[in-house]
Amino acid sequence: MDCGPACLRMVSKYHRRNIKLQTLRDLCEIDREGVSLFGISDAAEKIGFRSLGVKISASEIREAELPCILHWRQNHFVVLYRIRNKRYYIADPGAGLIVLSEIEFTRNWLEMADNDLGIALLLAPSPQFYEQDDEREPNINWTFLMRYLVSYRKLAFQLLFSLGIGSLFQLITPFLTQSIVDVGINTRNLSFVYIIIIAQSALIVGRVSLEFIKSWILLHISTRVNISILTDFLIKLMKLPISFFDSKMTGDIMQRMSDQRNIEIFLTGSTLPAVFSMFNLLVFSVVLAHYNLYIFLVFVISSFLYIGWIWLFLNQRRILNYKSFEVMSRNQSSMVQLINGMQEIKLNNCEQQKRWEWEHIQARLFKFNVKTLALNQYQQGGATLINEGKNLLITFLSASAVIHGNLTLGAMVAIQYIVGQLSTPIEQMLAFIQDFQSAKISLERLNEIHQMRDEEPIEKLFNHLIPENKGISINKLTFRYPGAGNDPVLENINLYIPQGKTTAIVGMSGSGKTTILKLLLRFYEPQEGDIKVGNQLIGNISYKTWRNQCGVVMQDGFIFSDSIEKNIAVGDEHPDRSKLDHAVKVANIESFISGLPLGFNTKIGAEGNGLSQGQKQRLLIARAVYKDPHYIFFDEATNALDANNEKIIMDNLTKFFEGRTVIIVAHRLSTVSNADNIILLNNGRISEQGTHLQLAALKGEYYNLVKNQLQLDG
Ligand SMILES: Nc1ncnc2c1ncn2[C@@H]1O[C@H](COP(=O)(O)OP(=O)(O)OP(=O)(O)O)[C@@H](O)[C@H]1O
Repeated sequence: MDCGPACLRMVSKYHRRNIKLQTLRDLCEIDREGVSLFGISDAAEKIGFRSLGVKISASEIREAELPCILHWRQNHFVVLYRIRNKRYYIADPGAGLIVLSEIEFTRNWLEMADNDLGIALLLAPSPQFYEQDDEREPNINWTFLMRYLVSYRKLAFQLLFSLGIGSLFQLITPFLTQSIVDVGINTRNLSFVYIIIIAQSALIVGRVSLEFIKSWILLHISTRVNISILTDFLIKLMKLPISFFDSKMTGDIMQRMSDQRNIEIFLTGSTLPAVFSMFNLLVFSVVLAHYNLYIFLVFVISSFLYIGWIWLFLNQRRILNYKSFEVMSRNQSSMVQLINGMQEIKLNNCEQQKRWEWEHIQARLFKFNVKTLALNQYQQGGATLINEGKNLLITFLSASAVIHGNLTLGAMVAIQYIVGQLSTPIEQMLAFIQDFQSAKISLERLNEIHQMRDEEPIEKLFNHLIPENKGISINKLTFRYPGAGNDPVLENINLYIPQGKTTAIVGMSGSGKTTILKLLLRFYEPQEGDIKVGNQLIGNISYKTWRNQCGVVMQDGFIFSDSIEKNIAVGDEHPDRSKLDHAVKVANIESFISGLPLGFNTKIGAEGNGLSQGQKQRLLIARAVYKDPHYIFFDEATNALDANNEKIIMDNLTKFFEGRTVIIVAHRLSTVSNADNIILLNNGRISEQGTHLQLAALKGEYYNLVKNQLQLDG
């Protein structure tokens, strides 16, 4: 999803400028579908590139100025940075640097292309490109992550202590073994052997107990670190603007959250044991060197070979990690969709199609698993060969040393033991390297979120008071949804919403009514024009302060899986009973609640399951009333209610609305006819405004829009 901005960042880096990924992301205007070539070209021009989007053939691309951005396999962007001897050098944001033959290159670039022409974005830096300063990424780095461990330093010390004692026990064992052979067997002293066996048994018991304690301490640390990382991630998510949730897929966010386990595994499962592996490795190596220098050398060389072998696979692992993340997040999204959309799937008889789509993703996942297994097998196979070869060589060397009288038999047994013991720390070190790599990638993914701008950044000063004059004025406002190429949804809107009055917005479906509400609720920032409360720009008021004063019922209002009381008094730790009673009375849901066996404490199913649409709407209205705000925003808040219920609620609300500034979006005449001012939106522009009587008398668009309802009303 971020491949476009990432490509632009790489091209900028090639021309020696560092621009933050987040800046480029904002400039590219990524939406739910990702980024378009038009979006990248727009962003490129804004940072000072001259850009040219072209459709060219594979032979023409050789003449182009490099690096350039290519539309890859019709669903991705990559950078082509060099062509030499018919080899094409590609920087792929998902797969790293790759070199392709001409056939592979054209197959990927021209996949499903018309007339063998591929899409490329040619970029050349203008002088303006070099005039701007570099931006540095404020990264969450390893030092930052280590702070998670620092909070548990007492437990970490206990862990280190138990690991230390464990190492000591391990260190004593070879000497005991040697003494059994050299002293016990040579002098035929069975009592001595008994004593040593008892000592060894005690050591074993000690080690097993230490393992127990170690596991418990690790569980405590890792659970807490895990919760801390996730909590910080959630805190960050909650600080992001609402518009972020428009562009990120649920699967992506969920995958990032489960992916962070890699960091926790690395911090707790790998780092501390790795410290001891190093320690064990050092101590045992010294002991080994003390027994025999040649054997020690063989051990060192083979260990380096072993580590080098594993290192060879790291890049491949990284590429697989990126690809599998993408497929896994798609898998998560598809699972969520399947479960949430089951009703529609069944009603439309498309179970098979949807299952096939899911199976297709599983097939891709399987492909990745096959690749990962193959990679592991190559890695493991080579590693075992090196390891076993080393063991055989050491056995041979020590046996011949015993034969030549340079080593006692007991020392040979001890060496075998040490070599066996040494394989554990080496494997732990390797696990450490691999875990480090996975954690680094996960950290980058977390960083992508942590680097995003907060809705309310601390460095910006916001007003925490709503002005005395609470009227809202919208001036020359033009807005289009993020996503390059999107047309404006609202154009040149000038509107005054007076304090203490009710303003209704009507218009055809898709004319931009909800968008106005969303702008007033500050889901998005307008591209042109401004919104003021009194004489203050709405953007300067703290989001929290503003939303505290807004009671909202949106079309897709959310019901939590919780009690009715908690659903009405959301965010209130100790709901006020008299306010609750008043809210349910206004929303005319009183009799429904009192008819339930548990009344206010009745639990509602997930997302309001078990409630009718009308009951859900009434619950949402009660929520807005309970909040007792100055501003009320209703978007089709009563459209699911029967006429009777609607009339009662509208009568109640009319009283509740007194003195408040109300904005209602509705189609029904009964809801809007009493408004002080009615705004008619047509295709993102205001075409008529006035009271119901004025507009009806005009016999214009408003009249046509509500004609049927007017006739019914007589
Ligand atoms: N998140 C979004 N991204 C891109 N376009 C959007 C988004 N949300 C809405 N739109 C588009 O903006 C236009 C106005 O939508 P809006 O929801 O404001 O209309 P509306 O007048 O409230 O319609 P309705 O009466 O059907 O609710 C529509 O053309 C819609 O497709």
